[in-house]
Amino acid sequence: MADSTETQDDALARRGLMFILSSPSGAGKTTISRMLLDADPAIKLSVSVTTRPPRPGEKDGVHYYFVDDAEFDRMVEEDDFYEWAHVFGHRYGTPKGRIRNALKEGQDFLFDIDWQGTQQLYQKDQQDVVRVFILPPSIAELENRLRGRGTDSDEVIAARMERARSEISHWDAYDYVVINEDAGECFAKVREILDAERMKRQRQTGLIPFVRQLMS
Ligand SMILES: Nc1ncnc2c1ncn2[C@@H]1O[C@H](COP(=O)(O)OP(=O)(O)OP(=O)(O)O)[C@@H](O)[C@H]1O
Ligand SMILES: Nc1nc2c(ncn2[C@@H]2O[C@H](COP(=O)(O)O)[C@@H](O)[C@H]2O)c(=O)[nH]1
Repeated sequence: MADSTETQDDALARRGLMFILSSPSGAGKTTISRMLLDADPAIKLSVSVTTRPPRPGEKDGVHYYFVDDAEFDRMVEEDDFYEWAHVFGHRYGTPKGRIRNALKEGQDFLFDIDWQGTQQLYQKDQQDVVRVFILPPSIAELENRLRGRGTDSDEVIAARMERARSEISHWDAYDYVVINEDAGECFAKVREILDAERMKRQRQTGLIPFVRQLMS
């Protein structure tokens, strides 16, 4: 530490990150998100709002805020969303909540959103956004995972498989791409990306006075 006026805590102060995980449905981004949230209490999930009905086991306010069309319309009219999009016949959106202020205070957020939402967030806030795309090891394995999850009808699975290739075509709009063959390995890579992004010099604004003191 340089001296007592600039503490190490001050030096480590930085803006929060908007850490986005996207993938075709079934590739495993929710699985990886949960591993990350369990392992790293410093990052919080941005809980989306959706008009999709809950799957078995999904809890309102934890996995999503489940709302009807009228409530979603009201939120759009009142400009309550950072971004929103139509996905698989339903609407999904990121509520503004207290994200903007929390980012200023250094809180990191994890977003499990699609490429449309990613584009919108990136246009609004390039400096804080980190975009990670997760690929399945193969199309056959993607279908196995959707079936194995046991949460969707054959019709829903068919619709998601039909969209998979067009979702994958957006991979080049991401900063990082990770193949999720083994979930533990994929998680480890995603965690390395998060750790490295946190240390980027441009984000570590708290370091400026600290380094000045070291050099004085
Ligand atoms: N590396 C892996 N190997 C085998 N199965 C996996 C792996 N990763 C995830 N799965 C399983 O695949 C299924 C789909 O994973 P998950 O729900 O995380 O996908 P998703 O990308 O979030 O899908 P959606 O966009 O539909 O929410 C789950 O049953 C999950 O347990
Ligand atoms: N643009 C947004 N996309 C979102 C949001 N929340 C979730 N999603 C994406 O929707 C699909 C389907 O999700 P599922 O839970 O029904 O399987 C998936 O790609 C999610 O990433 C959001 O707020 N905005």
